[in-house]
Amino acid sequence: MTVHIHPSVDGGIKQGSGHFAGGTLVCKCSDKPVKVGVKGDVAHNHACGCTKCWKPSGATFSVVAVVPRENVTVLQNGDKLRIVDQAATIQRHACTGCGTHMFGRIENKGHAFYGLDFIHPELFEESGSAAPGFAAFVSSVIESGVKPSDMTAIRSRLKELGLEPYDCLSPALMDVLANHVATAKAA
Ligand SMILES: N[C@@H](CCC(=O)N[C@@H](CS)C(=O)NCC(=O)O)C(=O)O
Ligand SMILES: [Zn+2]
Ligand SMILES: [Zn+2]
Repeated sequence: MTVHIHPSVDGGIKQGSGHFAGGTLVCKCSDKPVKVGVKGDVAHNHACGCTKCWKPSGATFSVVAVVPRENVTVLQNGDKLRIVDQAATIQRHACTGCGTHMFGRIENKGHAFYGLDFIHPELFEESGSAAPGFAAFVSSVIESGVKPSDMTAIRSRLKELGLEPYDCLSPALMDVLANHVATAKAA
């Protein structure tokens, strides 16, 4: 079986330049594309198998990273953006023309990841942003229709690519979330 993870990683992980200064995210519309400016490089780039993160056509996983929210600016055709689910923790601002999620924002100031926006680096016009380093919510791809019997091959391929598979976030990020809860409880 040929395992397709995401077009940007299926040919091997392309490492970042290490000095990406930022760029412009562009949606898939041929007419009046939405453009979003991002200052600086991305962090915690990873493949996500959850049903909520945007994936390009045919992809099993999303590739998603974070940047400080103050580094994100809508540059063009922002009138086409709508929030996919107002009730979600991550409010994903999607293009109503093509469906591409341009950025996801956490508005809950009490959340551990408040202050970070979620973006899809493949939408950068420029190359060189930091590469994905792990795979999150891997088991969740079953919720999108992947057969449970394909999971062994999918996890093997992720490992081969250097994207260690986890069924929630990476241990480092889970520790950040748990410590945030512990600190809030102690206060
Ligand atoms: N199994 C669920 C997992 C969804 C989930 O928890 N996604 C994570 C990773 S993106 C999250 O933090 N979601 C918050 C949100 O979507 O607002 C699914 O696939 O829909
Ligand atoms: Zn669009
Ligand atoms: Zn996700």
